[in-house]
Amino acid sequence: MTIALDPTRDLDDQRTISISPLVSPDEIRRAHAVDDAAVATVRAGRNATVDVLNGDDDRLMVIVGPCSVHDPAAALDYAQRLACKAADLDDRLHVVMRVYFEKPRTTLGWKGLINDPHLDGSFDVNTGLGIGRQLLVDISSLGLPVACEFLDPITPQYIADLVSYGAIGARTAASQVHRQLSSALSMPVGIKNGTDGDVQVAVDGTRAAAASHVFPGMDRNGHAALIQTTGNPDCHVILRGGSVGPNYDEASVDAAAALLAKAGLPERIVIDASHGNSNKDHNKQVDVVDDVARRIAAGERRVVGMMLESFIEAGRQDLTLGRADDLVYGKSITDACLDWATTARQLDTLAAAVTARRGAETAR
Ligand SMILES: O=C[C@H](O)[C@H](O)COP(=O)(O)O
Ligand SMILES: C=C(OP(=O)(O)O)C(=O)O
Repeated sequence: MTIALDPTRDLDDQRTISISPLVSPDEIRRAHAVDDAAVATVRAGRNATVDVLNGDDDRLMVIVGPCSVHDPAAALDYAQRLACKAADLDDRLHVVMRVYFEKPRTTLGWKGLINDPHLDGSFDVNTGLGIGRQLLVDISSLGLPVACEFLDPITPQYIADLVSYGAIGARTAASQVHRQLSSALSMPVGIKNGTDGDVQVAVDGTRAAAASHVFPGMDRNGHAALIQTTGNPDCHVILRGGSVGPNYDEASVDAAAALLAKAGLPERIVIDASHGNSNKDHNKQVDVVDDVARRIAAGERRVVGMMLESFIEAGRQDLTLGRADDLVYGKSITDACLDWATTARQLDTLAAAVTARRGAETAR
């Protein structure tokens, strides 16, 4: 008998070490099912986000939480504090917690809880997907809506039903794959300006994601599939500063609003107080919040939301792979964060700005 040899065997998989089974979205969804409280939170969280974006709700949206989740227990501890504060300020702020599992790295580094949940380079993605989903169920069950950055185009099938706000990061704003993905997502999506400060790329992304697309993806059973989308009308720009400097000031908002108007898009903008707007110095986020709050109090309506990087402890720490036990509890292992006490004060500042704006509008 002649054995047919694969004629391309020396042309394929030359740099692949292994290909192993990935758990299906349905298996993960069944193992970490939503409860009624979580469903109600996501529904209300998405509706409120859309209303704030469209100006039908005059509250300010605040997307606040750790740069990345590395310790689900600490993230839940933070969520419990934030849920209480959010309830107190609910008449003026629509608070959504950053629960970010996927980190886009400038070069190399730990890529987040889904990619490496044991923080040791073992890349147990099948476990990471379950841990991530369960945390989203637990936080949503507290009544706190969550925000995630979507980086890998397959990941949303495992978690997107629990997400009230999606983000596309500065490093992927120009990516067609991420624009197609955004066109499919069931929640509003913020698209960041580029790391070089280019805002046009986010405006282009917002337009592209609003359109219908057809692209390869994965269905709930984990099978390769062709996906056709309606387009997402709730995408918008996030100003995060860049290598040329910050862009949270009034002139930068004017410039971004002009680009949106030229593209025929609504002038609605979220300002990220961290990243290029704080030069990654967490203390500077306070200055950004104070400045934007002052403008909101004076009547600014184009800025519909703020993003803050915040955790229990201030600053950041380095992770040594395999040494997670050495980490300080509640402190970021990616970008530096505000501590909880400062965060609570900044939320009060933003709420007071909304009160002042309402007062000024009533007086007019
Ligand atoms: O928000 C997180 C980081 O800014 C982003 O993932 C890039 O991080 P890095 O420059 O440390 O790789
Ligand atoms: C990675 C992030 O931000 P950016 O894409 O703006 O760097 C983030 O918000 O976690």
